Amino acid sequence: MSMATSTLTKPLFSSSSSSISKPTIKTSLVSFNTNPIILSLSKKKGSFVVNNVLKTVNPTQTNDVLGGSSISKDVGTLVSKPTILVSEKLGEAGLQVLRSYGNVECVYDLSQQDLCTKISTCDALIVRSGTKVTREVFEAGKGRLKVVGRAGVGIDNVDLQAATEFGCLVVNAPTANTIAAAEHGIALLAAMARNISQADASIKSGKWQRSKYVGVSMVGKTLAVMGFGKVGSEVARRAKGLGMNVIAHDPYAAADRARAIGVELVSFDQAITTADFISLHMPLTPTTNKILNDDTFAKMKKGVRIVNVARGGVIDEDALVRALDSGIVAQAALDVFTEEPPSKDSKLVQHENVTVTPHLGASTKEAQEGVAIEIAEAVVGALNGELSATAVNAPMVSPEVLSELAPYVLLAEKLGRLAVQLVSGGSGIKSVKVVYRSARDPDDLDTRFLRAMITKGIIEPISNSIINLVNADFTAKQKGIRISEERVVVDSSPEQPVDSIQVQISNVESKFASAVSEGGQISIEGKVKYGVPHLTCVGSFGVDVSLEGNLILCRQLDQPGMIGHVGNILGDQNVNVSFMSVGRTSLRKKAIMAIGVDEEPNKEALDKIGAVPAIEEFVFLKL
Ligand SMILES: NC(=O)c1ccc[n+]([C@@H]2O[C@H](COP(=O)([O-])OP(=O)(O)OC[C@H]3O[C@@H](n4cnc5c(N)ncnc54)[C@H](O)[C@@H]3O)[C@@H](O)[C@H]2O)c1
Ligand SMILES: O=C(O)[C@H](O)COP(=O)(O)O
Repeated sequence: MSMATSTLTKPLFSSSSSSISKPTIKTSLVSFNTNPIILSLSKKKGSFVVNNVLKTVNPTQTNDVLGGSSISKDVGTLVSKPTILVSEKLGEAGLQVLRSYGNVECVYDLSQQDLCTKISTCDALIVRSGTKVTREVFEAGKGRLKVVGRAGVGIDNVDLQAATEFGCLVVNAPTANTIAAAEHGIALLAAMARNISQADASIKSGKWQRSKYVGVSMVGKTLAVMGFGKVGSEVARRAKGLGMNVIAHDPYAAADRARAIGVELVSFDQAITTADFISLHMPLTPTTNKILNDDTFAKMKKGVRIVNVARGGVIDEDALVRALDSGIVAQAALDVFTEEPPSKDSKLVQHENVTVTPHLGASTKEAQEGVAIEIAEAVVGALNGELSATAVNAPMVSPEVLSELAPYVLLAEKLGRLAVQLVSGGSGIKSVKVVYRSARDPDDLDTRFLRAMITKGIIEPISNSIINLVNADFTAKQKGIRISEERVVVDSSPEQPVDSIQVQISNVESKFASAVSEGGQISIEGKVKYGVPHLTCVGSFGVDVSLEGNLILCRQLDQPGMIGHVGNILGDQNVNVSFMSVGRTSLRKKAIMAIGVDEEPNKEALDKIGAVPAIEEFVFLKL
């Protein structure tokens, strides 16, 4: 054989196409997770858009991914629409978006057991704060439930860990109710300071108690905003307009953002000890759970007034009752409770110095329409396999980045899939290293998506796990596979996000010894050429073969006639060769022949290849 490390530009044998590396853009994507769907895609303004749902696919034939991978075989029947369960009242505009895409079932007030039963037939679930999406719900939805949409901000009613373990994306609608919640906070602040609800109840009961309901002024008082995020900063802005002196505590907020609206960021203790009013705006997390308790109430100014439109759980409610009774806290205005609805005889709710509303912070017509549209679009996008800008348990990748990375995503998955097939007994893999060569600054290259796809390629052939961007890292960790990454800056075109991707697997035996590099690891490398993924290196051998269909790798003595010999064996079995490349160490010594084949050769053909005297080892790999 006398070919150098080169790629033949024409198929050698019975290939049907004449050109090998076509500069094509994939026009079909498969939605992520189970029950895959072929989607027709086109490129608009640099990002992929979904034109149409084409058909269902046998799951074994798909390269499913949260956000993009390709499939080209035609199979199946027309897809049935996804089923979306809406378990709490949602704005009509959002329902319309959902109905134009799937079957929408609005079923409210489900018991936990009924929710578990119902969820097994649903692809998506949309909730507000009243539905507990527990581990049991994810277990019951396993295999079908792909996305949970929280029509609002707080996701403390969703078991995120379970969602991630089951590969279910959680998205929320973080912006549309901010103003409504801030306005409600200010409304409660003013209502509390002027005893509006108590005075209202009094006059309706036939009394006229003007001296009993003398209030306190807000102007010139110090308001401590606890949690300077979206709602907190809007409350602060409005309180400044009321002439209040506003301070804020938020360990993660930027001081200059606070300063820009005339707010000083202070420590937790400084906030609670100096405030006349305290307004809570942090999420409920293990750290903020009962953050106001007996100890912290004891540090507050006597007569402090507290507003909570965040989450009931951030206050120890029994401690608040004690603080109200002792007079440390003069008044409280609460929209949220540890248990919703609170019990009828709750001492807190019944306390004469407490003003309450039934979790109405987000309940304006405007906010509910906005939230409904925001969540409906996020859920439809996620069902389409797009990456969501409001993903809570997955990396957010913008459509522009996704579009640019699309061919590399495919390359990454195929390299993972190839690498694992080169390991004898693939389940013993413990350590995988990925090397990205790129001309880009490392900060300008987001590799999370590529890493997830390599993980998918490695894990799916050796387990029954279904991997997507949500659960890739979790599943790898659970299986004891450590995936490390290295970036190498190379002198190539920064137009391309990645020049090459190399996957190395250490401390394993290979069923194809030539795939083991000098460093002792299985090593394969690939590039994207004209939009098509190519294998460019196996062990220490350079090759160049398009990663489509299946692949045969042979190591042989470099001598004339080998291509024809193997080609004839495959041709006799009607196996179409799509691509071929030979790499060698030096003339007439060892060479590797990489042969792309459209069909899977039968055992007879593979036995015949193995029997060719000059062939020292070979392996058939499914892409
Ligand atoms: N009552 C309602 O109907 C209603 C409506 C909207 C939002 N909310 C709730 O309001 C809260 C805030 O919502 P958002 O949209 O402003 O969220 P956000 O994420 O924009 O802001 C939350 C802020 O809290 C800060 N934070 C986190 N831990 C903290 C801690 N230990 N101490 C102080 N600050 C901390 C974060 O850094 C962040 O800046 C959430 O709990 C949300 O669920 C309630
Ligand atoms: O976190 C939120 O967005 C609010 O608490 C609103 O909750 P709701 O959707 O149940 O009104």
